[in-house]
Amino acid sequence: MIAIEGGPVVTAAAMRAAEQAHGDLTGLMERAGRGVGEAVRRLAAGAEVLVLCGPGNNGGDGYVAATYLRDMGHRVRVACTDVPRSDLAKAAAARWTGPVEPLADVRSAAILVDAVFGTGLSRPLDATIADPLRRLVEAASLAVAVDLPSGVATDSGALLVEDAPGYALTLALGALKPAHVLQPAMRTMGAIRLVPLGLSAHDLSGAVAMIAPPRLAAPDPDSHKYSRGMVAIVVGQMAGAARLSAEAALRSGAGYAALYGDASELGPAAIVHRPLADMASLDDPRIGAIVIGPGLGRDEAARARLATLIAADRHPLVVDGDALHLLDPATLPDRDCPVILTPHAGEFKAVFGEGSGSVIDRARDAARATGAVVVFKGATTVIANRHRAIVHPGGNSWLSTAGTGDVLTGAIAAMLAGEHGTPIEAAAAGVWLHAEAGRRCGTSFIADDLATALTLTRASL
Ligand SMILES: NC(=O)C1=CN([C@@H]2O[C@H](COP(=O)(O)OP(=O)(O)OC[C@H]3O[C@@H](n4cnc5c(N)ncnc54)[C@H](O)[C@@H]3O)[C@@H](O)[C@H]2O)[C@@H](O)CC1
Ligand SMILES: Nc1ncnc2c1ncn2[C@@H]1O[C@H](COP(=O)(O)OP(=O)(O)O)[C@@H](O)[C@H]1O
Ligand SMILES: [K+]
Repeated sequence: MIAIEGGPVVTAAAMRAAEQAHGDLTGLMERAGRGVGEAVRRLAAGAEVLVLCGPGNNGGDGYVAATYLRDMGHRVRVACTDVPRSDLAKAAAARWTGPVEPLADVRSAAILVDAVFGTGLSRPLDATIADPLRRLVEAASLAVAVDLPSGVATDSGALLVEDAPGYALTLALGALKPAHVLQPAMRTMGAIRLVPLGLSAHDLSGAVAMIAPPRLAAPDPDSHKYSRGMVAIVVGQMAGAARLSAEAALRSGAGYAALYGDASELGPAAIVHRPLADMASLDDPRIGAIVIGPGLGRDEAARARLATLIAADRHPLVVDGDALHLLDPATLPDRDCPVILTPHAGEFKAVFGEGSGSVIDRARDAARATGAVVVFKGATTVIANRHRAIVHPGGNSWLSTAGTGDVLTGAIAAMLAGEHGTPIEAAAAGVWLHAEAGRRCGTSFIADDLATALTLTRASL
């Protein structure tokens, strides 16, 4: 079992292709089953294990794991939902010489290993499987899912079972799948760990990866406030939102944050206040990123300001909040300067419509259509450009409080203005800092606390 930061996130079809490219399918199942067996043996501490096996290769992994546990002298029973149907599963089942109980009335055990369905689940579970599975998972003191909890759709993260039970541990085989990073599937999985199978990084190198902590250097010895990144924020109707973005930008490492417009003088004294007589005041060549949207309002003045910034194409832009409702996405592909869009689900729908597929698919489609970096915020946040996507699986649901999106916008703008990597890398760095600050804040914090926490979060890197 190893950690999963930065690793690929691979669809069921891509996983099958990587498995075929590897060639030694029996060897892969052996590693998978043994990896599960080793993990379960450590955690079971001698308690009886019940392995539930399905008809496909997920079931095959279960038979291998059960055989390994038995060979290690562990108490283990096997129950099945169906006879093995794939050749690999038949071969694995043939090596399990103990009894195989039918699922319906099998006695529960302290340790439950669910090897019923993995990436091959193709339809909702019948009650004949779902009911005993739920009973056995709930009766166990530790339930472990092999690859995925049975009942989870691999590529969408949807639940194909009612009242899905919760597992303590999910052992992803070979690579993470989308369901390991998407809700609602993720909330049923408990801790998620990877069992490496030796598949080549090349075969797995899909376009989607888990986020990893950014590498952010301290300012150069000869740095000055402008070289650290100057962030300009356009103020609209709700100045508090813009102030949160400005403070977050400074605490994420920007050297200078200026509010353009009437924001009153509240907030940290370090924030510079400038009038916004006309948009020409935003022509300052030292500006590294302009934020427009937090608290902007949706009136004609706001619309005109956004249109002017997009048409000017003078600075990298971070477009959030109200500005997303005013944005014509067709104006984006022609720009030279990078644009980062940070919609939550409602804003995403307003700009791009419903879309189809998972949030990963939808973010990628939006990025392809606009050429912008799209940060699709939510419980899972997806950062996508035309070529790839980075996924942050969330963590602290206390982030669901007003103003935390404004803080994120400021953090991303600081990374963009400070030139911390390419625009997608800068956006991912901002998402990581924001989520880590949220983790540090704990419970029932407010957006101001989150902005404050960015200083120590940045210091932790
Ligand atoms: N991709 C890889 O690199 C590896 C995959 N392995 C395992 O193989 C699994 C995928 O195996 P399979 O493709 O055989 O798929 P599964 O074992 O997940 O399930 C497929 C079987 O279940 C049946 N089925 C699907 N949905 C059903 C439903 N709702 N009710 C009843 N029956 C249903 C199908 O008809 C088929 O027989 C992975 O999750 C993983 O556990 C490992 O053995 C080793 C390596
Ligand atoms: N349930 C949740 N779990 C994890 N993160 C969340 C959750 N809900 C919201 N967030 C995060 O909090 C932020 C909220 O942003 P947004 O909806 O724009 O709020 P606001 O407009 O009030 O600033 C986003 O970064 C989002 O990813
Ligand atoms: K499973």
